[in-house]
Amino acid sequence: MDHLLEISGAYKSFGKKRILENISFELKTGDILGVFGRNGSGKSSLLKMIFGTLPANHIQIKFDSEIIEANEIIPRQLIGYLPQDSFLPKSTKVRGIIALFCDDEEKQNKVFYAPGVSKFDHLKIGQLSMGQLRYLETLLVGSLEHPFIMLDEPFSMLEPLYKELLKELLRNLNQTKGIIVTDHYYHDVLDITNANFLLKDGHKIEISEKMDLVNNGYISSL
Ligand SMILES: Nc1ncnc2c1ncn2[C@@H]1O[C@H](COP(=O)(O)OP(=O)(O)OP(=O)(O)O)[C@@H](O)[C@H]1O
Repeated sequence: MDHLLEISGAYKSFGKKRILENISFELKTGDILGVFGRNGSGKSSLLKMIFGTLPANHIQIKFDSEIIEANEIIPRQLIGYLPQDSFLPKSTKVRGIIALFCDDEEKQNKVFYAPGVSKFDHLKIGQLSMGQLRYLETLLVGSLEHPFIMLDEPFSMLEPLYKELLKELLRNLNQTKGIIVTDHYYHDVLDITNANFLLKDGHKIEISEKMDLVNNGYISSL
């Protein structure tokens, strides 16, 4: 079943510092939306406001045309979220985490048997390399049944082979989900997205081709 997520009028200030001004967009099942922006432009803040873990000055969220309070997003399991910082307990084994995260055997097997996981499934979380950890975390968030997922820097620290695996995973996941990805690895993001925007000076700028990233000062050249 297809779903529609509509975000409108997202505003955020920290004290007198205005971070986001009237950001609106929509995402439906099948979409992969890329969100770009220089350091400090408000990408993570926007995702946290949608997820309900950062209070917004204003935001309206609609799921399938129904207005949803941000604090309903987690309990109603509408959006899965990969935060920028690692969220898994370091002393637990990878196998244990997979069992904890995935509530049935089929879902567990999807993560266990995802390419590359057998290399580290016997280790503890704290023994993983940064790239292995990021890959595992994204697999776990992707295994959720939530109709939408938001991924904050999923490509960070990933070696090229894992990046390709992750892109393949996201290209499959969007058959049943809408996905938001924010990452500075813009080549990887642009490889998989069907729509993109840039946050600049608090505003949203549509990005339809790589050159728009140059023209709007996110990168200096192609
Ligand atoms: N809790 C906070 N209190 C005060 N200022 C904050 C807080 N969280 C974020 N900021 C500020 O808000 C701005 C946007 O931060 P945010 O983390 O959303 O940016 P970002 O685009 O995700 O950056 P990056 O690419 O570096 O991850 C930054 O100037 C940051 O310093």
